[in-house]
Amino acid sequence: MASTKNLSRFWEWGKKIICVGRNYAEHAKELKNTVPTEPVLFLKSPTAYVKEGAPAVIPFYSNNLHHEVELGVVIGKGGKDIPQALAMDHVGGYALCLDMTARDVQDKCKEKGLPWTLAKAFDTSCPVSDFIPKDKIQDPHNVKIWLKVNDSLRQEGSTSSMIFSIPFLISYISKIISLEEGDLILTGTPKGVASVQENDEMVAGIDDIISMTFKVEKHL
Ligand SMILES: O=C([O-])CC(=O)C(=O)O
Ligand SMILES: [Mg+2]
Repeated sequence: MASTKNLSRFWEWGKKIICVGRNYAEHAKELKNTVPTEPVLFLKSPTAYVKEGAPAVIPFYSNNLHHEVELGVVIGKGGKDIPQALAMDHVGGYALCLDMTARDVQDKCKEKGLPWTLAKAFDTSCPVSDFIPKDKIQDPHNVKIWLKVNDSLRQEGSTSSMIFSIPFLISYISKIISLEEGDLILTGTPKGVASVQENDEMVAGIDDIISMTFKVEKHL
């Protein structure tokens, strides 16, 4: 069974990181984007992973690094063209994730119609928690994800506000990109994204199920 698989080192396997953008209406609106009628997808590099103990680094070409706290879904069983009704069988567990975003770079990419790779996929752009076994989160569409910077609450949102559900996303993505064991899907961020500075401390959590701490460092 997928749920009993040991995926505790999923972040070391170098598998895909597939991100969903604008999956919370309030976040789409705060950045003056329209609320999507189809999922917005982009990828992060496998070298984006960073675990607690190592810093999230501001890329040298950005002056505005934003935090985005997100629920991550770890794929336990791969597949292609996965029907929605079977999608949850492909979930091996979860992880709390930060989709660190060079917002100034993303704004320029949007203006010029260029892809978001420089804004989203750089090394250390995906801080992740320890693996959360599937049975630790009974209903992934009803947990609160939150993030504090230097003890001040910046983001707090319920996954019940996701526009596209996890089964919908797994089915949709798997029609385009085959999913493999160890792949990670970032399901989008609630409102409250904002800048972090060198030496800031980000603490994020899912209810009282898990929390994690990352320091921000400036690229030298
Ligand atoms: O950069 C953005 O606003 C899109 C995104 O990743 C999100 O909504 O989580
Ligand atoms: Mg995001």
